[in-house]
Amino acid sequence: MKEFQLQGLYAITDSTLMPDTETMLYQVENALRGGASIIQYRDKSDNYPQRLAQAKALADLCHQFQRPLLINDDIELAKASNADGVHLGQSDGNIRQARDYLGSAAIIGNTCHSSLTLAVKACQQSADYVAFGAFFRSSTKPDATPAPIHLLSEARSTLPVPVVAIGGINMDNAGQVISAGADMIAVIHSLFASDDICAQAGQFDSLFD
Ligand SMILES: Cc1ncc(COP(=O)(O)OP(=O)(O)O)c(N)n1
Ligand SMILES: Cc1ncsc1CCOP(=O)(O)O
Ligand SMILES: [Mg+2]
Repeated sequence: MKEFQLQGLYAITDSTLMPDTETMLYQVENALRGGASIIQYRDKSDNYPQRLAQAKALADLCHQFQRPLLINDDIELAKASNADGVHLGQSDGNIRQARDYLGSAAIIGNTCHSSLTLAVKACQQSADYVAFGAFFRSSTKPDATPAPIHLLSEARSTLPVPVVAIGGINMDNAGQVISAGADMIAVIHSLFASDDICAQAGQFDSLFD
């Protein structure tokens, strides 16, 4: 039995919007106060000491709110920082190896772009959720593979795990992906570039009531 519920607002950190550790922790705390269900630490730098320190600090913060921290791309960092799991893209490593390394309680997510075939494979390999997108134009990742919204209803009705929608999600379009079947909405820019991150997280969270 997994410890955390995989539903609601999935907030992902951004090293441009959060240029230092203090800012990152302040912004993530506001997202958690507003109701974010899951946090992902996404940092593409090669500064391992900083990545480890930030991931550990985020894990402590998330656990104060009884929320899980997932690490993007990096299973070793997930284990070293006491995070609750990892998010792997198609080129970020093998799901079964991640499961062996992190254990049965870990949350493992997988990017499936716009492919149900990849999602079925991810489930067979023990993924706890699958992510599709980008559903809308993303300023954070402009080159992300586009995905059609109808994919979400097919995914929801055929897959045994929760479904995440990502890519350019904001308050004007979040309702569309949730109505179509998304169990979680993964958001960077429209959450963390907001003037009031706590209130913005609360608005996203209220869509799941
Ligand atoms: C929840 C969630 N969904 C998708 C992604 C994208 O993962 P990936 O394709 O590996 O791309 P990067 O984020 O590593 O650039 C994600 N991180 N989180
Ligand atoms: C990591 C990622 N993968 C597909 S789109 C995306 C970025 C999502 O960020 P935003 O919510 O700012 O579009
Ligand atoms: Mg990745």
